[in-house]
Amino acid sequence: MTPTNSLERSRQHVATTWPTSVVAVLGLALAGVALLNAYGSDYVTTVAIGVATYAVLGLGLNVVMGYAGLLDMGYAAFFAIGAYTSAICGVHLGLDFFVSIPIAIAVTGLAGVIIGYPTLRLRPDYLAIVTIGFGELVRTVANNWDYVGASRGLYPLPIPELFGFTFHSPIRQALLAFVLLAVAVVIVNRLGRSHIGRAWRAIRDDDFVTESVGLPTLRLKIGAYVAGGAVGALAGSIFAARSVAIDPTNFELMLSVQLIMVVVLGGLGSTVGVLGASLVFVALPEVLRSIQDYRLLVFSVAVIALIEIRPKGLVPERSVIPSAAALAAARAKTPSTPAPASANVSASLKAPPTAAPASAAGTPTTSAAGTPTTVDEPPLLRVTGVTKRFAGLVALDDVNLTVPAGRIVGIIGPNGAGKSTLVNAITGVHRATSGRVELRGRDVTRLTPHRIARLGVARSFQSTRLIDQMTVLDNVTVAAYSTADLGLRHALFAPRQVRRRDFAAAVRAWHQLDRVGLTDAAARRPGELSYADRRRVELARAMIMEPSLLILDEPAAGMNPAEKAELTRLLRAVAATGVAVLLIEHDMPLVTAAADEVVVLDQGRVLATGTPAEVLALPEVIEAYLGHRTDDDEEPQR
Ligand SMILES: Nc1ncnc2c1ncn2[C@@H]1O[C@H](COP(=O)(O)OP(=O)(O)OP(=O)(O)O)[C@@H](O)[C@H]1O
Repeated sequence: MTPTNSLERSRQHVATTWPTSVVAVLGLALAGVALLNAYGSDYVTTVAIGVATYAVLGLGLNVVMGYAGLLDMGYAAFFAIGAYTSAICGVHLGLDFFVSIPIAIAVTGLAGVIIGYPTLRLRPDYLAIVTIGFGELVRTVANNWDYVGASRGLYPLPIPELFGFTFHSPIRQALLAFVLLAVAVVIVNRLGRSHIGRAWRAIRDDDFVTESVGLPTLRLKIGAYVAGGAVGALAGSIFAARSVAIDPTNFELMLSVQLIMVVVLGGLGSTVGVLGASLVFVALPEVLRSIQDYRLLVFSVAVIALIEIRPKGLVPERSVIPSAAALAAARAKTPSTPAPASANVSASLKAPPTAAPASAAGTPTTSAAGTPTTVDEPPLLRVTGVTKRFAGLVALDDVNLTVPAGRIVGIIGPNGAGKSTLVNAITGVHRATSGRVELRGRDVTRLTPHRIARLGVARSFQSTRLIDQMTVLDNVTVAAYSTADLGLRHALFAPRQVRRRDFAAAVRAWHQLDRVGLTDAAARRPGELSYADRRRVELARAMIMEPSLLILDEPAAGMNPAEKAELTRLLRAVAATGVAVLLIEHDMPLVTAAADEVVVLDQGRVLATGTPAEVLALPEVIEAYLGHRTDDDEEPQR
């Protein structure tokens, strides 16, 4: 069996435990209504509608907060906009309830874009404050706007009707609420299980890394905010459908706080958890009505007990990747793994668009394939006169550098020389104060990190940055999405296609892990790996992006000599496919063995450029760099 088949099987096994099929979820909802009809009183049915409304709200907030990690303290605003829009459609415009639902969703989505675009760039604490303001703003507008009845509220709301079937009784309203809850479950699960859901989780856990692997984090955050808001609008419509009147007291700040508790206590990102927590939050106080005086006390104790007993939530989020056992089984069933790391590099790294490497100096050169090439094509990377100042400190001072395709250029220099700042200026993390960075002649100086990544620049970090909440396999898989279509439409309406593509991404990640010898660790968390292995995962993550420029910041740190030799072979093999490599390294033997050219930085300036042998023989380099050795460095280098 090929790795593809075994992985796909293990993923399908996991998939069966997650209900995204409309029929299955709708069936469960209808069964619930049938039970209520058979055994529930009007009172119980009304409580059940409250649970369903809360659950839809919780599911919507789960997209925003559970999936994407955005602390929205004013989520009740979406509920209010949805409910008021639905009510206005019925009371003032005479529109049918079922026509009002898409209008409510559209209006709420628009509000989400308008509020989300400027605010989702903010730090999480500021985001919390702004969203509180948004929630209060919506409530205050409703409280003072005569058109919606101001503080008196809007009434009487028409009873929904569909082809003559009126939703006037509690059980019929329960039918409507449960069906809409089923719709929300399907939407939220499909989003959560798609590549977008995984990208959201990556943002939640480390948005800096997510951006650096080519995912448009701002757009994805806005997507989560709007999608979550739209689900909140659905809850608003349910609320309007079962109410005689709505007024601003229905949408107070406390509701937003309670919903956050539902999502956190249910289990961030967990659909089943949110459903369970909604039941606890709405039904438990009703059950405790008989002990009126102690009701809140008992409820509070129950909530504290829940936090103590299940700190990750009632039903913690389940991984939607193969389990460790499934992966191990997949590996065991794979009779022949692909060829060892260094041998199959060229199979999956695409050749860069430039047919052959151009020389840094502009003179004729020889491509990795040995074909002579001419000078006119721009080098893959050209850094011209880049200066970066941090307040009064000049971290980079008029740096010039070129890296042709298929070449490995090493950057060396003492601590504080500006090496990492240079990487950050090239990758868009820091904007150069002056100067220009070009990729194949295109000016990328002012582009965001994800755009630069999408142009074929992959990097590793000086201190490894992996997403510890995700498995090793998922850490690599996420970077494969840098070339994926991240529109919501596919995730919602073509779940099978999305799943197939996801299988393909996971299999590519599997192969990349094989290249660095880490398939055994695929289902483990990065925190369980050695430092050297974490570096390898970063390398696999960079390579799955099929870069044309690979930037590695001290990739050999923590590796033993054999691992360094393997890394050198891997880098040479990668460069042989036409990839330009920028190698920041303190390890001189490795730089000497791997690099075609070395650039020495000192105090932000280029001190020398040449072959490793030339550069390391220069007295000023020995003085500036080797003279400043730290205890961490290698033995004295020649
Ligand atoms: N975000 C920042 N704000 C202020 N100063 C910074 C920032 N980043 C780097 N610097 C400063 O810029 C200078 C260059 O730092 P940089 O990290 O680029 O050096 P380096 O060559 O990578 O050093 P090392 O080998 O120790 O990582 C240092 O003086 C550092 O303190």
